[in-house]
Amino acid sequence: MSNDPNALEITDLRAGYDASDVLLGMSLQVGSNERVGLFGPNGHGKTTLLNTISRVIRPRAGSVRFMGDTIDALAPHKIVARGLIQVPQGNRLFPDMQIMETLELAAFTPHARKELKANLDYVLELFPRLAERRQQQCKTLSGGERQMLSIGVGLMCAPRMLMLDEPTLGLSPKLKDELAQAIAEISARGIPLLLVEQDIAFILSLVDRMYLVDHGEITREIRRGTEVDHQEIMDMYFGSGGA
Ligand SMILES: Nc1ncnc2c1ncn2[C@@H]1O[C@H](COP(=O)(O)OP(=O)(O)OP(=O)(O)O)[C@@H](O)[C@H]1O
Repeated sequence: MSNDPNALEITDLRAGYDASDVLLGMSLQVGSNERVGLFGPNGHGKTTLLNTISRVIRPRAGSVRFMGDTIDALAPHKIVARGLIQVPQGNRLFPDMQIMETLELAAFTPHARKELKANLDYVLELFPRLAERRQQQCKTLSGGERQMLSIGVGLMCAPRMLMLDEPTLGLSPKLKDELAQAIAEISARGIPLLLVEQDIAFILSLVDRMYLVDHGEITREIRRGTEVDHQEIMDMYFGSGGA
């Protein structure tokens, strides 16, 4: 085991699609018990960053260390097996599958299989709405229930770290609060988090630190407790005419 204090360490990561460069050299760290946010407008590379960390996209340069080990040469399923789990944006669930089937299927690595019962109990306790609807097909779930199930799928993979891509997209304030509580509870179990969000108030309520992402680069880091000028952030990202 290494003495690396960081769960995740990214150095000068570059990636893109065909002729377009999207990540222009991103470096960041997530501590071993930390909640870190990524905030920035649409299309500036946050999802590309998570996909590159998970190796769904091959980086053009740079390096990723997870729990002290370089994971640059690993295939995506090996990264999942190590416990670095991405909960993707949007509805990536199989529409005809039931909640329980979906959760059980997610525990596909040997380690996750061993923890299946405990993790299933945890997910159903964390999200009682899922427990009440356990035989319901994914296509019939509400937006909030789908987000809960997506996080549940991530938890069934036995995560040592979670990367959540806009988990509250399109949800009502009440549902956002419910999800914030669940995410805080997951973090309190000692699981480090990298959280992508567009809702500045939501992200600031949850994270220890936040990186601002602008056109494929990290332009600033804001620590919890730092006085944040919301208008300044909005101006910087959306122009001084307002968002
Ligand atoms: N599969 C793809 N092929 C080509 N270009 C892509 C692909 N996926 C994303 N892009 C482009 O890469 C850029 C960054 O997109 P990305 O989804 O990473 O941004 P984002 O900051 O996560 O925004 P959002 O919150 O809207 O998802 C955008 O210009 C997008 O059009």
